[in-house]
Amino acid sequence: MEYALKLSNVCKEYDSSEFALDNVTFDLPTGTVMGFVGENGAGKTTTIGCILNTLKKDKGSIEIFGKEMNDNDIHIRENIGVVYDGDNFPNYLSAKQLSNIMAGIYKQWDITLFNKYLEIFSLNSNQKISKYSKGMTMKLAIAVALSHHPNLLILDEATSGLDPVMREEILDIFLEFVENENHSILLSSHITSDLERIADYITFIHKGKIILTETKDNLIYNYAILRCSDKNFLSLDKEDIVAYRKRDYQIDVLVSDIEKARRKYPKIIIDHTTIDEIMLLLVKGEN
Ligand SMILES: Nc1ncnc2c1ncn2[C@@H]1O[C@H](COP(=O)(O)OP(=O)(O)OP(=O)(O)O)[C@@H](O)[C@H]1O
Repeated sequence: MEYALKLSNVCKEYDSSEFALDNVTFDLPTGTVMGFVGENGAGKTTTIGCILNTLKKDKGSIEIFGKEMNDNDIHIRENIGVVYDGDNFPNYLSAKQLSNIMAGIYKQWDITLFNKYLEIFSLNSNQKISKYSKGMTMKLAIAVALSHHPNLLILDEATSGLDPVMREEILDIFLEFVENENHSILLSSHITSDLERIADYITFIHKGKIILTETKDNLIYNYAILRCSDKNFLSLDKEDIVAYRKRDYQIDVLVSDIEKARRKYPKIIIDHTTIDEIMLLLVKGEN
């Protein structure tokens, strides 16, 4: 299997905070979409900074398209489209001026494609970015990221601030992008319904550590929650428990094989689960 991204034991500490990335390891197979989820401050943006080399990692290796990127690897950089949650461009520019700048930066800058996205996104090319709404600036950033024909998109909260109609349109554009088998996406998001729609893999990060990386289908179809009484809970095999969380009147137990759990524990209520619920159990529960 080929990988667009391969992170092995990436560590990063900040001088001015207690936070650290702790041996972050995950792979993004080429041609797939990975959702990157975690609570606020879990380390998603820090990880993305290390991948893009805008932050210097302390340890570990990061391969992009099978190669470690260094500061002057222009070819790899041109091949990555990036969208940050926040200011992506100087806001005194208009989209048209931005396009002229991008044409000087990216060899493969495609002005026709960029103008097509401006039209799809209803963005006025002569208006200053400072006059755009948050949603409009996100759309502009997505248009720029797609218009230099990258093979990898790295999107940090790229759909936040967009209304559901526009989110759906943009998710369709992302899905169209990965129809090309050489294209891949790493998408960090708190909007897990978006990830349920487009991700092939989900990686969970918590306090700087990767706590689970799985195919989305496995999470949705095979992971499940047992709603246990204290007595039920004590009867479980420990090896079946991925994580558990005590609630007022029950203990929710996350398991990774619903069919096995149904066979082994026929008297316990078992529910299918969601990415949100899995994250709550992994983050707030015990294991
Ligand atoms: N430049 C910095 N110096 C010191 N600490 C930092 C710096 N940047 C981030 N941090 C800390 O690192 C931790 C992880 O931040 P990061 O932005 O990577 O999290 P995140 O998962 O992207 O969060 P969110 O979902 O809120 O965007 C936080 O505790 C943050 O305060």
